[in-house]
Amino acid sequence: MKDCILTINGGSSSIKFALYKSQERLLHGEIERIGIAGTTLSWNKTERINIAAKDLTAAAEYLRTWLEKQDDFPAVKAIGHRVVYGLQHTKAERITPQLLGELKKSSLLDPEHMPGEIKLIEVFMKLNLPQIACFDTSFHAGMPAIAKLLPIPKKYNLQRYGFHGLSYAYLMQELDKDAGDKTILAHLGNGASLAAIKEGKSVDTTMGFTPTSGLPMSTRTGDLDPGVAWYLMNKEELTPKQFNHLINHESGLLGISGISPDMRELSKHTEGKEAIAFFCYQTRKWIGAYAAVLGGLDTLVFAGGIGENAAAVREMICENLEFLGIKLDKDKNENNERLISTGKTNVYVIHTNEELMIAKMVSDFSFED
Ligand SMILES: Nc1ncnc2c1ncn2[C@@H]1O[C@H](COP(=O)(O)OP(=O)(O)O)[C@@H](O)[C@H]1O
Ligand SMILES: CC(=O)OP(=O)(O)O
Ligand SMILES: [Mg+2]
Repeated sequence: MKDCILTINGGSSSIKFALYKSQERLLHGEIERIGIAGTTLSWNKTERINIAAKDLTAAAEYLRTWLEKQDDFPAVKAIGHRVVYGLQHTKAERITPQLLGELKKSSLLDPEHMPGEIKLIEVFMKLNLPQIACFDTSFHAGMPAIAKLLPIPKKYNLQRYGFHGLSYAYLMQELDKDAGDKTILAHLGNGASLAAIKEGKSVDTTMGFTPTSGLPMSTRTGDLDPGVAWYLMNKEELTPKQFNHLINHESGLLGISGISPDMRELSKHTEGKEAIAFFCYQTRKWIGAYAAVLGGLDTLVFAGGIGENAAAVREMICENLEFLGIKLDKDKNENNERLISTGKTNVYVIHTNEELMIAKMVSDFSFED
């Protein structure tokens, strides 16, 4: 009986995958360092092999062939893909040639995620299984009109969308009754964003038209004075492509420190201090801004690779936030416990699970045809 769902979460240099039977995860893993030396495939946290994959297509093809050899693979009935940019789509959708064509047209909007995600859909199409697109943007589709505005002439027809929606949907589900009416979710990973949640619904989020905006990230700038674009394009004669590379791959924690995009590395070096301090300062500023949007704060959640593991970063972010009722318990914070606060505002650490959210979304479809 075919009763398993394969989930694919493609990033710019990694592909995360998992195989679910109902809520049970049978297999999970990741291909990392795609396109650079030392590409590896690891699974179930115990196994790791080196593989040859010069680009994302080669890595995806390797993964498809490898998955086909796994014991549980014949039970796969459908594949769910994380798709970062969903434009006006408000829920997960079956991938048809028409939807794929639409996604291809939106590639230019997010050159960091969309071309890779489209390639993954195409490579896995060869398995002849139904494929479902699960959009990061859907979670924010109901944001108030004012939070979707971009302050440029209306004729360009651009708006803010917001991302990390699969992670946020999982966190809200996991919080369940612990979520207060006024909640801030902080997804702090390679990409980082905050969402302001009022009575269970997203009312604002720091990423906007692209996932480059909002908080500073591993290699992305986050919000940047727009005048910098004009100045650098003239002074350094940067092309649009070079500028896009600068703001997405050379900036953020890597740009400020000059040594690494990874919080773990930065915390070992004195040159990393300024970048960490900037990341925490900006995150604290946005928490203050969203408390103003929400009219107070009941719940703050940390998630993502940084949010789940870096106690010192959480502590630094929460400095000076006593006025919002935020007070961390030092031991609980250092042990990455679920509830890490003692003040009136509850602060949680929750391991996010975008893959489980994708599997759940796919399981809502019927595949009779
Ligand atoms: N133990 C840790 N301490 C501090 N930072 C960590 C730790 N583990 C992971 N990270 C940070 O998390 C980031 C990856 O987060 P993750 O959510 O897995 O990203 P993504 O899914 O976007 O690839 C790394 O770049 C690193 O900065
Ligand atoms: C939307 C986004 O930035 O995703 P990631 O953090 O996986 O790059
Ligand atoms: Mg991620």
